Amino acid sequence: MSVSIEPKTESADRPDWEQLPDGATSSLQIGSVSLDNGGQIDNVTLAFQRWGTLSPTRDNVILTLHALTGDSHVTGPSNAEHPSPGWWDGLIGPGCAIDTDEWCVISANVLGGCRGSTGPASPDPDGQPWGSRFPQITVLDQVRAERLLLEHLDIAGIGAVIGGSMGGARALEWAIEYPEMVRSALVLAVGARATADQIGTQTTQIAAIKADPDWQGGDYHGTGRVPSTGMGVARRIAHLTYRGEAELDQRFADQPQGDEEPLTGGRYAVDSYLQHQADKLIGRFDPGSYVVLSNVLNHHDVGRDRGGIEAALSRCQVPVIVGGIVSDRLYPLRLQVELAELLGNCVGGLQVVHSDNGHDGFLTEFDAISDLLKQTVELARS
Ligand SMILES: CC(=O)SCCNC(=O)CCNC(=O)[C@H](O)C(C)(C)COP(=O)(O)OP(=O)(O)OC[C@H]1O[C@@H](n2cnc3c(N)ncnc32)[C@H](O)[C@@H]1OP(=O)(O)O
Ligand SMILES: N[C@@H](CCO)C(=O)O
Repeated sequence: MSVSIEPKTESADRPDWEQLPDGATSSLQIGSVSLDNGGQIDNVTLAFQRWGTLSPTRDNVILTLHALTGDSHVTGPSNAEHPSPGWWDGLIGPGCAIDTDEWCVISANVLGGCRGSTGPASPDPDGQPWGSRFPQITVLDQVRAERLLLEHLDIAGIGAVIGGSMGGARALEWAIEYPEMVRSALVLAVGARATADQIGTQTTQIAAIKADPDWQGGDYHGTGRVPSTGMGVARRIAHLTYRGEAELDQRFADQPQGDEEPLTGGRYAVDSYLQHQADKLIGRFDPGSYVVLSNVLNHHDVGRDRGGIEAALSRCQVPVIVGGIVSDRLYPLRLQVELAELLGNCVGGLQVVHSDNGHDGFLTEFDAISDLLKQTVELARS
């Protein structure tokens, strides 16, 4: 079910997102979002989902923040609108780690995304696809949009902001920029700023997309040609950074795919695996969004305009749970060690998730993530 909600008015017949069934998708126009680059985007829409009931004081909200290619569907089975189950399915719901009998969970598709929120594939205020004219945004710009969404939903207080990877970057920016609204945060598998290694691999992924002749300078929407081949190459590079090196070798080693023979043109099993991951992304994601959001990650730096990372983190007094994955080669543990040491109120020190799955451990390690979520909502109660 998808319901379009107009900006908040006094009209009695305004559709009421609070009354929709759990997990129904809504979309809301939140107005203009100011950007770090000095510009602004007008007529911004964010798509979002809600589970659970708002308390009378409207402050039992848990804001879940998805990663690079995720969307608002954080929990629940696949359905017509969401071809995959939620990315933290089973962790959020009645009786779950985040118990929706107690908490009201809100999850929005990010600014710059392609799953219902304003991004390069959506129409600009004149009705033409944004394409190459979509401005470069930052993590903080995305958080500004999320804050506007909550303002339009009449929510002044948040129990917890939670997320991993790009979602973790937004949880961190939320805690630093809007501490008066946030009672706790879970910051997972991220750092205080992008590293040279991350910028290096992500700009290479962007170069692969832009090298595809179907990219057409970024203005391919509506032409019938989509730079899917380039995005597939980008995803193959990205997926390698998301998994553990030892894990991949244990799973695939130098084995051929099935009865194919690599010496005579056949594929290796790991090649086939990466092609599968690329094909899945091609089926569900817009290359323009992939470029914009990859650059969002490149520009991540909580020290920007705040006197540096140390000053920004130490000023933050929101209770924060910091988690990292031992085999994460994209956001290695040293980045979360830094967060845990510098944040003004990191609770319990760095929590290490033991997993062979690399960065994707924040999606695959159900029990460990469940434990971190429970700790975070406990902080939200106090
Ligand atoms: C928070 C968010 O942002 S959500 C976005 C998360 N989703 C994604 O990023 C989609 C990309 N996928 C992933 O990142 C991971 O698959 C995860 C994290 C979702 C799941 O991880 P795992 O359960 O460990 O999956 P794994 O890496 O083993 O991949 C399994 C897939 O590879 C396929 N596969 C395995 N070996 C091969 C092979 N040799 N050849 C082809 N395909 C293969 C499996 O059939 C399976 O396919 P399916 O997902 O279509 O069912
Ligand atoms: N699998 C995740 C990894 C990035 O954190 C995604 O695609 O969003």
